[in-house]
Amino acid sequence: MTHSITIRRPDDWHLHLRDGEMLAAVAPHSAGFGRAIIMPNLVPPVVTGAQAAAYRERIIAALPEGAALQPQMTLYLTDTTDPGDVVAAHQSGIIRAVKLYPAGATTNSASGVTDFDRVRPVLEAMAETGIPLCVHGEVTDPAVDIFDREAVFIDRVLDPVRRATPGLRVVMEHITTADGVAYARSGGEDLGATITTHHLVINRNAILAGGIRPHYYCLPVAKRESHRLALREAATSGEARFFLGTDSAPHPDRAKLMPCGCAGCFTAPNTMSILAHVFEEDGALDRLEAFASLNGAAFYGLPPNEDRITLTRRATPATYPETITAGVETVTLFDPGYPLFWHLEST
Ligand SMILES: NC(=O)N[C@@H](CC(=O)O)C(=O)O
Ligand SMILES: [Zn+2]
Ligand SMILES: [Zn+2]
Repeated sequence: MTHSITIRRPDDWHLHLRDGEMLAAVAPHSAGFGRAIIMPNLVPPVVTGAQAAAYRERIIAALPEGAALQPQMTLYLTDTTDPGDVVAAHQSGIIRAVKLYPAGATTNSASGVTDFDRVRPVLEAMAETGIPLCVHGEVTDPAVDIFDREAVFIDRVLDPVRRATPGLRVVMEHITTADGVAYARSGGEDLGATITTHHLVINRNAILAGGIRPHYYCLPVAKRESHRLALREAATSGEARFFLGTDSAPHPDRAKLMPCGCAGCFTAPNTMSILAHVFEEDGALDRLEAFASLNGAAFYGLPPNEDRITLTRRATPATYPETITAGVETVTLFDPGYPLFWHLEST
């Protein structure tokens, strides 16, 4: 049976577009989103307003004519970030948010924060001026099991930082646990959480059972099934604090398929088809718009997009390429493991 839904144009509140040939290859796949928060973990990272403005220009140059996407830039918080620079970049409209990576937590996070006391003045300035802090919430303590790093981060870092900085607006990025869902629910309007497409689909078995599958390896790593179900419940609840951040994170296959492969799933091309599948499965198609198009904008104090997209469920699956090319590299798309009958109509 053919069945269609029309929703406001979605936004992606957590996106990696990279740079150079990779940017050119992947940017068109996010062009149909309205706004996207662009992650600053380039090499070297985007740490100044001038770098963010220049990166924004490179992104716009990589987008096709007529693309809907309006890149929302972020600065990468380091131990030496100057509060004045952050506030100035925000007031001049160059940046939308600041990104916190604990040093060493994930891909290209070596320049991240090593000592939370050092960034206290920046966080205080952000609380005063209402600049959101986007947080990669995992501890890096090697003594903590990788599957516990998000829950431990909430107790050891996130909750103390939020208590010490009243008014700081925080987005818990790419939550992967029931603990993350519960903590997000414990906050007020100053606390939001993004959920990725892939964490709604896979649990840790996808990575490890029956052979190791590097294309399902991302950070935070997918957890056990009970956590995936908690994420599904949160995303499909319609609650304002939960919104889409795909964390589409392309890497060359060469860099993923090696003894020490890197973390990240590339979901930009098929995200909306997958989300429609997921929300339909959970009887929540009527809440897809809240998750993908309304809640994030409201958190960031922006109006929802005025235009709309249509997804149609057809008898034959939508076809997506297995890989795309970026210069001489290939990048493999995230495979949900089932056919996708929801087609995103071209607009
Ligand atoms: N999610 C990932 O597994 N990787 C991201 C970094 C990040 O968002 O942590 C990347 O930049 O590749
Ligand atoms: Zn991250
Ligand atoms: Zn990310």
